Amino acid sequence: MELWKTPKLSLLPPEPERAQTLSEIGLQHEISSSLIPERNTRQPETVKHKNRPYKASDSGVPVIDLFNFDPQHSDQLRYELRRACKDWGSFQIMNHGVPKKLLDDMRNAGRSFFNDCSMEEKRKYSCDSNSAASEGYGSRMLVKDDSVLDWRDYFDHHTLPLSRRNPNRWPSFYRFCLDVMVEYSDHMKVLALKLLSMISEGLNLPSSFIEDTVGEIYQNITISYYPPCPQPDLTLGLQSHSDMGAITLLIQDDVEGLHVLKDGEWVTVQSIPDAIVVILADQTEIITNGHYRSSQHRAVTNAHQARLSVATFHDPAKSRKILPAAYLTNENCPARYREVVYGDYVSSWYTKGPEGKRNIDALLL
Ligand SMILES: O=C(O)CCC(=O)C(=O)O
Ligand SMILES: [Fe+2]
Repeated sequence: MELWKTPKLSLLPPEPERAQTLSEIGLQHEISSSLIPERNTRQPETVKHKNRPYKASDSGVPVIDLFNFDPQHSDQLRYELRRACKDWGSFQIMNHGVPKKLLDDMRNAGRSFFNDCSMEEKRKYSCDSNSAASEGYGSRMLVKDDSVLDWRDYFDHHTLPLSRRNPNRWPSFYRFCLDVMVEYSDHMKVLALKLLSMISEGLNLPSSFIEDTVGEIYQNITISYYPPCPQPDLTLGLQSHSDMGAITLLIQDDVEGLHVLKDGEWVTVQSIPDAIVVILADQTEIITNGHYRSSQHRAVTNAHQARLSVATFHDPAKSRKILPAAYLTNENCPARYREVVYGDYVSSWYTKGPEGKRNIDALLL
């Protein structure tokens, strides 16, 4: 019996686009096949392809101690960041200066939205599904109709610049913990800029080089919720992609599921409670002329536990022109990417879909 193809209306999900609803319906039925809709089904090779778990040895995603940016450790730090940016494009940081309690408060705010609010309440915050990156509660990253759907729901908050921030669009219980969102946004911006400055220095660029090229920071905070999936081998929580902006700072809970691609293999990012995962995004790859690569990553699901992550994206303004640093190009090492207006990059990303690094690859000269 195939749950998702039977005409029995009582079994059909009332709102098929919400992963959480699909999860609740699918897990209620002990049926051996087709527990998830075709729209969410991927080829098994896509899901499991060359996956290997993290190893405690040096072959895992680097974990870098920032020593709270103590100047005594600056040289060592620049070196470690440079290595991680070149070899991986993603890494975890410890002793970053963001209080552990704030990270927990943020995770709890996310959990209370997805676990404690009824679907009816959640739907009051639904984003506009016809517009890319619209603020609020949603499920699909793409506006396209024919793409395979991710097994993920999310809440996207527009947090910076302040002119975009409208807490009235955020869940009403945030009124009581609005300061958590605000404090988190501030901490993440400060941390992102400190990292961008050390990352610039690692390439002998002036420390404010990437920040100056990116200009005013546009920050979004997206809480992703991946409900348990009855057939995790046939879905992805989030398809393979690289982030489109400059730098992403991500926290996850104790359920692992984030994979980064390294030398053709998917490597699980180990869950470390007070670590922050740093993911270099496409504009940083362009600005550094490919010296630092944006990290290709994806999220997988599992059959038993919901997973929550909070990603804070730091992007240029849509009107900003992004191009490889003149410091890093010369006759022997010409620019590898075409100049792009960031808004055009975003439109193309949403129109074509991410699929690995196809959007940045389209700019290669
Ligand atoms: O949930 C995760 O771990 C990944 C989220 C992510 O990559 C994104 O939102 O762009
Ligand atoms: Fe991402």
